[in-house]
Formats: sequence, structure tokens, C-alpha cells
Amino acid sequence: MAIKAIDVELMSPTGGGFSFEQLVELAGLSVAQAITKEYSKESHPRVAVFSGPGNNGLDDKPVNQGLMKQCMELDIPFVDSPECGLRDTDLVVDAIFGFSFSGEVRQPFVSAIQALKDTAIPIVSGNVRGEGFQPSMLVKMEEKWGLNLPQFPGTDQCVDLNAQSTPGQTPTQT
Ligand SMILES: NC(=O)C1=CN([C@@H]2O[C@H](COP(=O)(O)OP(=O)(O)OC[C@H]3O[C@@H](n4cnc5c(N)ncnc54)[C@H](O)[C@@H]3O)[C@@H](O)[C@H]2O)[C@H](O)CC1
Repeated sequence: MAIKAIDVELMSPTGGGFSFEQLVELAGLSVAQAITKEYSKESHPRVAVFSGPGNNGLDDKPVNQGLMKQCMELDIPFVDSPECGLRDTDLVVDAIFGFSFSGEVRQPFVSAIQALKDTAIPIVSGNVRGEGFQPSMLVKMEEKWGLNLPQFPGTDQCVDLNAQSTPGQTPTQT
């Protein structure tokens, strides 16, 4: 898959020699910046992050352990069910699956995906697509080939491709 190839190239000596952790931090920064452009902390103060079992969700990775430690120090609660995650929430970040998702959703993620399908809360998906639901925003990497990059303002990590969006279109930040 082209997105996977981009990661491999970015981590190669000729592609910049990025570490996995750097790419993860940059991906997280892009998602965070795209969110702040579309959903202010005044309008969407409470955010639930649905984190998956792979690198998209950063499960069992040192970066994730650091983030979890930070959440505990900042009294950011962890919930053990999608229903709890969606209670008292203004925005959901879908970090469940990335480019290695395949086939029908398998347990134990069926209830989480169903909860995202059923909710009216805006969802920001940080991967190539929502699994059967329509995210309100998709933060994705552009395919490398045939890239027609828009101008990224300043040092921004993202730009709203739908700035002149038609009503009802899913905002896409890239
Ligand atoms: N160099 C890199 O890999 C970087 C990746 N980044 C992000 O990581 C994901 C790719 O990570 P990977 O672990 O390969 O895949 P996923 O995150 O999609 O998770 C796969 C995980 O999910 C399970 N799974 C797959 N299909 C199903 C299913 N139908 N039902 C249930 N479970 C499923 C599978 O068993 C694995 O455990 C990439 O998208 C990036 O977002 C970093 O951002 C940068 C470096």
C-alpha cells in the first residue's frame, strides 16, 4: 500500500531516516492540529480517543506508554467501554485501525465500531477510512504518486482541502 511505502521510505537513510517514534509524533501532531482548526476547545472541550491494537492506536509502544503516563498525571480518565467513552463527549478521535486493517471487524472491536456508527458525535479519523462509518473529518497522508499538494500555510502540518467545501462534504485535512 502506498501509505505504508511512504513510511518505509521516510525511515530509510535516503528518505530522511526518521525513527518510528518521530513519524508517530508527526502523525499525532497533524491530527491534533487538524482538530484545532475545525473544532475549538470552546465548542468541543471533551474529546474521547478510541485507540486500536496496532501502530495507528500505538498499543504497547513506548510512545503510548509515555502518553498514558501523561494522561494519568493530567487526570485524563481511561474508559473500558465505547459507551463510557461516548458519554459526556463532544468529539471522538478514531485511532482504532490504520493501513493494516482488513476484512470484517473482529472482536473485541465490533462494539467500538458499532458505537461509532451509531453516534451523532463528530468523529475525526486519523487513518485511511472509517470502518463503515462516516467520519466528520479524515486526517490522511496523501498518496505519494500523482501528488498535487496544496500550499501548506506557514509551518502548518495540515490544510483544509475543502475550504470551499460544498455543504455536507466531509472536511478532509491532509
Ligand atoms: N511505519 C509505520 O508502520 C508507522 C505507522 N503509523 C501508523 O500505524 C498504522 C499502521 O500500523 P499497523 O500496526 O500496521 O496497523 P493498524 O494500526 O491498522 O492495526 C492493525 C491491528 O489491527 C488488527 N486488525 C486488522 N484488521 C482487523 C479487523 N478486521 N478486525 C479486528 N482487528 C483487526 C491487526 O490484528 C493488528 O493488531 C498506520 O496506519 C499509521 O497510522 C505511524 O503513524 C507512523 C509509522
